[in-house]
Amino acid sequence: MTGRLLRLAAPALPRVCAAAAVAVGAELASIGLTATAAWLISRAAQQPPIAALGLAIVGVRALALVRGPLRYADRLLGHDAVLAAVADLRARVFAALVPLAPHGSSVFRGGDLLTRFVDDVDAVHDLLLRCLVPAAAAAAVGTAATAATAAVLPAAGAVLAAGLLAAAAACAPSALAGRRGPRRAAARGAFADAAADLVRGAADLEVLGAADAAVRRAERAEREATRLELRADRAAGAASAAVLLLQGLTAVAVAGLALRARQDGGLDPVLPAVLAVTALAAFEPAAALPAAARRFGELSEGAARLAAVLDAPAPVTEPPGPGPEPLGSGVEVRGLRARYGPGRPWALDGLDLRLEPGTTTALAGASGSGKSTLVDVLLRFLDYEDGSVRLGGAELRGVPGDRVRRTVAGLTRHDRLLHSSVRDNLLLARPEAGAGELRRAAARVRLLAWIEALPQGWDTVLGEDGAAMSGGQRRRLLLARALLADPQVLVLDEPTEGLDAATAEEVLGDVLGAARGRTVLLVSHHPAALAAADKVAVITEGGVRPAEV
Ligand SMILES: Nc1ncnc2c1ncn2[C@@H]1O[C@H](COP(=O)(O)OP(=O)(O)OP(=O)(O)O)[C@@H](O)[C@H]1O
Repeated sequence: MTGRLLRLAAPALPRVCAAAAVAVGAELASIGLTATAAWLISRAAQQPPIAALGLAIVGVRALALVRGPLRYADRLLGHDAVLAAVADLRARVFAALVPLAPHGSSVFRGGDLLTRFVDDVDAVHDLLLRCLVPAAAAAAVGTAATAATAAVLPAAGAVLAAGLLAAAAACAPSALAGRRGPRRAAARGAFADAAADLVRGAADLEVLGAADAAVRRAERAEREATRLELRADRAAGAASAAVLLLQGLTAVAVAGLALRARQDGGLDPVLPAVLAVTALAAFEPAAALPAAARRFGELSEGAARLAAVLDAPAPVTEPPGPGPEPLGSGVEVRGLRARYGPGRPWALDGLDLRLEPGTTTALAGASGSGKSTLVDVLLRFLDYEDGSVRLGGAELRGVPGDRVRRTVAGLTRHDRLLHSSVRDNLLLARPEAGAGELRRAAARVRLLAWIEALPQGWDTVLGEDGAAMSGGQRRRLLLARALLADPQVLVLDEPTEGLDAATAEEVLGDVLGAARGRTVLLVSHHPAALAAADKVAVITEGGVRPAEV
């Protein structure tokens, strides 16, 4: 699964490799500086002529000077490449989510989906910057330090290599703790869900007296998530301590070997200090490994969760090509069978219905008889398995969803208001609409006076999904948005829901007046809707055949 993450981040890899090369350069400059400075101090203690120190002094200065810019370049290059990769991946995940909505995305829970969209995408950032770059730097510096030490004193080189390998092995438990990520991710997802329920359902919970229980549930989820986090932190902490211990032991062992070699006369007296500090410095990049190992272990879970979103089956199969252009606004439904997933009961089982161009058809039927399902099929939110749906003569499954929704639009059960101004919410339907058109649409749904009386008028922000509005006002604003879209086939699913009888009648009269000449499907039981329609179809309770009444 981590391989999948790498493939997802593939476009950024060349630049990340460049950043890793610069990071290796910075670490090598750092260890070179430490070793040269140690040599300079030890040699200066012997009070040689100043000329004997000249090269080392220049070396110290040069390494100190290049180290800073290299570190800066490493951060700049790495973050630049990785942030671009993360932004690109987030856009791809979002693009994968769009065709899933509304029915395909409902298999993911809201809070959990947000965690995938934010945390799991950030995993790519961590894989590249916190795992691959530190691992490359540690490996390069370790190899270079071991080779240089072995060239001076082979036994010390062997000890340093063993110490570094042991430090790498000490990170394994941390990586394993990271691999237990599924439980942690599930606990975090459960907490995010509980928190989202608390915020969204605050009013209901308060009214039902269930707020305390919900808070306790969220607290339990938070405690479980924290407990699992702590356990993983302890493993990473133990690995850090082990690396630190190995660093000290290796440096002491290298120093001991070097001192013995010097006593035996086989080593320049200046070199034991150089070898000891080189051994210490060789472990510096390894200090980042425990955290990197833990994160690496966690990543496969994040990658799997992202893959679940990217590979989720779309509830609607799009045709391979652009398909035919619907010619006209007549709709003919024959023997339609549709359901919300394989093996699920049929939501529509053999429906026949004809919407004549330019007429209004009211659709009634018992709750659960499939009215909203028909709306979803007409808008290409749901595929149909059998039968045929022809829009302007074109079979619907052969026309891309976007093109269908340019012809068929309206008010559905999935519509939401955005946390944005009244004006922006209406402009979603037609961005080029002028102030006059907005006012006319608002007047038709009897909302104009209310909007203009608001403190900020058209600029009033409506809150999440119209939280600052009554249910009826919210419905009417959505209806105004549907009218502004002005599609050839206007589908209105329960447009008068939440309105009092008199307002419902007025609004319906005006809306149908404005939609004259369009093909309208009006899902409603309202007597005014049934009276105003050219035709009334009823989906009968046990059956599926619309009856003319
Ligand atoms: N998102 C969904 N996932 C699974 N099943 C669904 C979904 N939406 C509706 N159904 C099922 O499909 C069937 C038809 O539902 P639908 O909402 O189309 O009925 P309806 O006639 O619009 O009902 P109502 O008048 O109560 O809105 C019902 O059995 C319902 O349980």
